[in-house]
Amino acid sequence: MNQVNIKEILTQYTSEVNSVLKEIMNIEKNALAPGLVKAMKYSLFSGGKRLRPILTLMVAEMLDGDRDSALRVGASIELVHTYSLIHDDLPSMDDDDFRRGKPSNHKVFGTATAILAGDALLTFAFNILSKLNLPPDKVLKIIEVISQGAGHNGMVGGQVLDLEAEDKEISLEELKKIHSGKTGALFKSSILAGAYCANPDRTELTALERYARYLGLTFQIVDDILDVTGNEEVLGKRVGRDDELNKATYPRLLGLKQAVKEAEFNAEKARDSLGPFGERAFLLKQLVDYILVRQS
Ligand SMILES: CC(C)=CCC/C(C)=C/COP(=O)(O)OP(=O)(O)O
Ligand SMILES: C=C(C)CCOP(=O)(O)OP(=O)(O)O
Repeated sequence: MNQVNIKEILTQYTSEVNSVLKEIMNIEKNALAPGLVKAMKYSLFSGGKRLRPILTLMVAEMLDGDRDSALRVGASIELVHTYSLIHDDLPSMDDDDFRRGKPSNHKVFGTATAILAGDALLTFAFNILSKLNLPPDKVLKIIEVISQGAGHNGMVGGQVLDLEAEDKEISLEELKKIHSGKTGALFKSSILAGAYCANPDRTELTALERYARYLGLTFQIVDDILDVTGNEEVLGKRVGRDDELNKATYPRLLGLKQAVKEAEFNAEKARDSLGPFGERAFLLKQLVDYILVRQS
């Protein structure tokens, strides 16, 4: 299968994820604050590659897990991810006016509503997870891996380090820590939560953790590179922002050429991690290549 086919497959998965998101977000009726629901839906349905839910689904499928549950778990993670984008764009954080090809949430609804829309998306994600049709021990495990990845030792912690590193010289090790936290941690949650929709054994979990570590890093290095070389219309967000904000990034620390090499190195490691799954990991391997050469 080549790159064209993986794109077709991703389109199919994206539309399945979007259907579940639509069903989950059918919450206008009896809404306490209709304006809040509007703000939540605005960012959630502004596009987005849905990579995290797709990962959840692919892992669950590979391990013969419960597909319907994986779709709901993935959708919950997309709510968490969307909250993080809304907050990331706030004036007190990266102060970005565009996201997913549209004005950022706070530009349309104001800062207070944007903060609250993010809060509500995060909270709602866990409400959806509490209603999963899986055995209670699996539901708890899924909640554990998602809350861990999203929280103080994961995405939120990484975001704090990212903000603290502005205008500073930091080492490659420190940068790796930032990227693994702010981006890698939720990738890991998506992958492990997909595994817990099945019955993974220790070897499989260890392999998937390694895959997640390297895939998350690859993704964020490519994101750093695209902020230098990417096209705003295709990306749906402004480029050159990292430089304006004096952000610690791979191209800034290593130069563009070496940053590309680092992305390739991590991508190779991600592919290697899938060894124990053999042919069954075909799509997860294709996804690595897609992320490595992505333009949006
Ligand atoms: C708790 C919060 C708010 C976490 C934010 C995590 C996040 C969106 C990282 C993206 O990094 P980025 O700023 O490099 O991405 P982009 O280029 O898309 O703005
Ligand atoms: C972690 C980062 C770099 C934020 C953007 O993530 P995506 O590139 O997955 O954003 P969407 O497709 O969901 O908009």
